[in-house]
Amino acid sequence: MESDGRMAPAVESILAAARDRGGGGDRVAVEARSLPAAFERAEADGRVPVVAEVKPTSPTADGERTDDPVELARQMVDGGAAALSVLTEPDHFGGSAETLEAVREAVDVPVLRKDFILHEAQLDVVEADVILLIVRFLDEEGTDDLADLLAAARERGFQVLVEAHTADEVERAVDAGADIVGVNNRDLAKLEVDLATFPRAAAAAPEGVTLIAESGIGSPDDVRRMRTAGADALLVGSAIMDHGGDSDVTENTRRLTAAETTDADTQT
Ligand SMILES: O=C(O)c1ccccc1NCC(=O)[C@H](O)[C@H](O)COP(=O)(O)O
Repeated sequence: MESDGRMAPAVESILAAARDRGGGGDRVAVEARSLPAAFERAEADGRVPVVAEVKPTSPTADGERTDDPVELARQMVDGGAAALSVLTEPDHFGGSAETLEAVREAVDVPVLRKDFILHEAQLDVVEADVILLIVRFLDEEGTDDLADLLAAARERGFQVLVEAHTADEVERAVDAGADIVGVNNRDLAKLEVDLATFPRAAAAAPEGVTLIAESGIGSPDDVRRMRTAGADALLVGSAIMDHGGDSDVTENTRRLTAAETTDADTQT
């Protein structure tokens, strides 16, 4: 948070919209595709485990990518993505539950639902293999308790990626029962990215936790830096989506998934 405890205006707006959004209808029961198994498969055939994100736009993006998200998702898998992340937040990221449903139908890798979930009812919107819970937005007045929400998600069959930004938040995630922890290099208070965040915060995670480095990863060098710091996998949106342009999403993904098998001197 900023020194006065507030978030960046765009994030305040995202949270206000999330508070207003209701839940779904019927309780979801999902048979999830295993995320750790997908990472192991990628490692076994020499790909860096990358969760590629279908993110049409965002508060920090230079523009919007309007291509068919299902086609983009297929291209990401063709580029070696071990799993996908699909934004379902509609107001600031151009996402929808329908898009996630269509993507999950079209691919056979695990799909993460990327949204800002504050209440148990918001779990019952759409089936996904993994859902995201963000430490700094939970355990506060007007939101659910992280440990309760994590248990409620697992009861529905979801795997849970718990997102942290600091070592203290990593500890809170683990104390709440998380076994998959993401460290977001983007500070959601200021919307600034610093790749030194992951190495600093991830050091607080005990053995056995699956660690995902999130945000700001743009080059094979960045991939190697995160992996050296202990990342089991990476979550990448903007560098693959190329919001301002129309570059080849398969190639953008492959450049990162192949980062440990290509010559470090010839790729940056
Ligand atoms: O991406 C944003 O602009 C953003 C703004 C406000 C809150 C969250 C935001 N992003 C959420 C994410 O975690 C990223 O989409 C994800 O880690 C991928 O990041 P990147 O590769 O930098 O697009």
